[in-house]
Amino acid sequence: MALVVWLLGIPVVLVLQLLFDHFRRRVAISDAAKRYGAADPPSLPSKDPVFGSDNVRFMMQQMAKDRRIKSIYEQLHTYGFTFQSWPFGKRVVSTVDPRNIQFVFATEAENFGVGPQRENAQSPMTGKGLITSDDPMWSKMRPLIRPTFTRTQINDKDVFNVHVTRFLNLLPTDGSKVNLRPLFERLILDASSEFIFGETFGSQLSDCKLDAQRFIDSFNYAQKGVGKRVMFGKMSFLIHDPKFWESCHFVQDYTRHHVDQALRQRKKAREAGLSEDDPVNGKYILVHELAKETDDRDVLCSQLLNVFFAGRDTPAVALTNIFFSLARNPGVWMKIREEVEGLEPDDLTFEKLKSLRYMQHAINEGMRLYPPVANNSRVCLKTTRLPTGGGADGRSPICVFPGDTISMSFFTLHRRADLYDDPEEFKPERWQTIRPTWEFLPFGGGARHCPAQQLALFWVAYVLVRMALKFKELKNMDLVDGFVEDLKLNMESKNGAKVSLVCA
Ligand code: HEM
Repeated sequence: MALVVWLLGIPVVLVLQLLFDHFRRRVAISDAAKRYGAADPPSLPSKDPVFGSDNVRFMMQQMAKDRRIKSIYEQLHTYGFTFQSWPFGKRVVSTVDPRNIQFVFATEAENFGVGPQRENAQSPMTGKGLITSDDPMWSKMRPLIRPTFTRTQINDKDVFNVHVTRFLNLLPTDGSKVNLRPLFERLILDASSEFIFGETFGSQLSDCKLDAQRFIDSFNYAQKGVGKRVMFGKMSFLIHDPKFWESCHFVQDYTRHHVDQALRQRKKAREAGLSEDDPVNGKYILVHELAKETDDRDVLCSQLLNVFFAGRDTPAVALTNIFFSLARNPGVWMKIREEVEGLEPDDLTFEKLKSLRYMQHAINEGMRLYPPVANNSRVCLKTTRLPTGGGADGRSPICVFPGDTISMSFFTLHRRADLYDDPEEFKPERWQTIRPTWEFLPFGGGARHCPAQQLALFWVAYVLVRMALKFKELKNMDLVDGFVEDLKLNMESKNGAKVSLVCA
């Protein structure tokens, strides 16, 4: 009986806490506005001003209709480029003002964090680590991870080339229809697993020993579950989803197996006389770099899964979204082919790829229209003021308090008509004259920007050029012309990139 009372009491206590929090915050906001000349931004209209239940319901419906990112875009265009809402009684300030974004990511980055939002939501899948946590964990791990991305990997195109050649061999060459999405997924899974664990999962091979498809499915399912948990926040306990937990366990077991293997390899290399700083088997591998700091298997697993979480699929999503646009713009494909004509796979160094201006512009344009990380957010850790967006004229600073979420839609930012001409059009040519900074953030910005940006761009460009060299025709074969979003944590084309390819 006592247990039942106790269990029933939990939701009541939580609701009371939310109510208390909510009213305390509203009073603090109005006090602060008076004291600091700050003002609230417009509010998202709601019939339930405390818990925003109608807005939460709307958000879930949009999610179910694959319109979540589109609906945020619509709200920002209807209520202003900065507005506030109260889902589950918590304050969310949504903004696509580059000044606010720069403030959150760079100017006062120390006053904003990810931990309150990500640790609880994501740690069942990856454990705590670089991307779930703030200081002190973050500042300890970030310097350890960065050098591995900038070392030989980017120039080590031979390693990547093996995976790309396997990928190219899997593509039909007779003009029949193929969805590039699952093939990109396997290509990037193989390349990133090799880079992170030192051994590829080999998912593109017909005799793939390990259960790679089950890993992909479990990873995708768990990632989607994490997205839901981020949205529900403290209310995540309401989500009943045994498959989420099952998927998390499978992903972790699979990773442990690879960590053990990498550690054995490293031990052998040390016994053979290699020093701590020498690459193992001629390669810099993330697990070996991290193993210099700790040989605690669980810590290693969590840190690696954190990086893997961020990088296992994002380049594949970027490629799919870019090819979605290319397939609908045959003229752009022709121009890319003209630019790469005469190049040999051996020529494709990091520097060479960077010098292919038109192709780089096409990549930028693809990432502008369909950024894989379409929405990003931070939780305020210390009371401060966003520079702009408050008051009737939208120019006053906005006070934000610990626990408030700042939500930034890169998808909308990249399509602001006052920042980009004809923003809905796919026009690589626009990049000849524009150099956006805080208006273009496919890799984030400030201290936590993507440490793998150059590696990821190298991979995307390398695949694009190899395909342009091999195929003279790229045609859209999707009966649905528009972009249907599939939002896990990344935003990808739900219908993939269905194309037909004709060999040159
Ligand atoms: C085209 C591909 C990619 C895109 C568009 C992308 C995008 C991003 C973005 C927007 C962030 C910032 C997240 C935030 O501010 O909260 C980020 C962070 C991160 N990315 Fe990437 N990424 C890509 C590829 C990769 C790859 C291949 C890896 C690893 C193999 C990776 C590892 C990371 C890590 C570890 C972070 C967290 C950094 C931190 O919190 O300090 N990313 N990425």
